[in-house]
Amino acid sequence: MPTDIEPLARHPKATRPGEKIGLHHSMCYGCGDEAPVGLRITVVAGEGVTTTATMKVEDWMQGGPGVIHGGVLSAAFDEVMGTTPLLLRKPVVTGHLAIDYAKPIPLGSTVHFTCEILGGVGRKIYTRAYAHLGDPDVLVAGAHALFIEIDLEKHFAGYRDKAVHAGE
Ligand SMILES: CCCCCCCC/C=C\CCCCCCCC(=O)SCCNC(=O)CCNC(=O)[C@H](O)C(C)(C)COP(=O)(O)OP(=O)(O)OC[C@H]1O[C@@H](n2cnc3c(N)ncnc32)[C@H](O)[C@@H]1OP(=O)(O)O
Repeated sequence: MPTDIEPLARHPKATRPGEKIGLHHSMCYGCGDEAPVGLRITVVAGEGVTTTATMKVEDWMQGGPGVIHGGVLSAAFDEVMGTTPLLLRKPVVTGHLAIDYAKPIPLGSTVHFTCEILGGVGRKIYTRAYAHLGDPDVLVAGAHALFIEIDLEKHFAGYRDKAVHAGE
C-alpha cells in the first residue's frame, strides 16, 4: 500500500446500511441471479465504507476432497471487495488481488465475508476483507485487493457485442 493513501468517504446517495447493493449484471459469475453457474453473492452495505456478504459452499465449488476450491474463494473475495467501492459510487475493476488461506472450508458451510475500504490514491482504491464460518473470532481467510476506477463505457467498448444475456 502506498504511504500517501487517503481515506475515502461514503457517497451521500450510497446504498444505506443494512440494504443490499444491486446486481451489476444479471449474468455476472459473482453476483448475477440469472447466471447458469455462479456464486450468486449478495453484498450488503454496512456502516461507512464497509460491507458484508455470505456464500453457501455448494458441492460444485469443491476443490477437494470435501473442501472449497481456492479459486472459488478467490472469486468470492473479488466479488465482495469489488462491489464495495459502489458505496463511493465508483465503478471499478480488479487490478491486484491477494488471498491468505488460513483454514480449509468444508462443503456445506456458509462463508461470512466482511470488507472495508482502506482508502485510495487517484483512481486506486485499496480494500481488505476477512472470512469466517460463523464465529468472527475464527478467521478462515483474508484478502487485500487494489481496484482501479474505470470509465464504464470506455472500458467495455468493443466487448459489449460479446455480452451474454439471460434467455438467449
Ligand atoms: C468481471 C467484470 C466486472 C466488471 C465490473 C464493472 C463495473 C461494475 C461496478 C461494480 C461491481 C463490480 C463487482 C465485480 C467484482 C469483480 C471485479 C473483477 O473481477 S474485474 C475483472 C478483472 N480485472 C480486469 O479485467 C482488469 C484488467 N486490467 C485493466 O483493464 C487495466 O489494467 C486497468 C483498468 C486495471 C488499469 O489500466 P489503465 O490504463 O486504466 O490505468 P493504469 O495507469 O495502468 O493504472 C492505474 C493505476 O493503477 C496502478 N495499477 C494498475 N494495476 C496494478 C496492479 N496490478 N498492481 C499495482 N498497481 C496497479 C497503476 O500503476 C496506476 O497507478 P498510478 O496512477 O500510476 O499511481
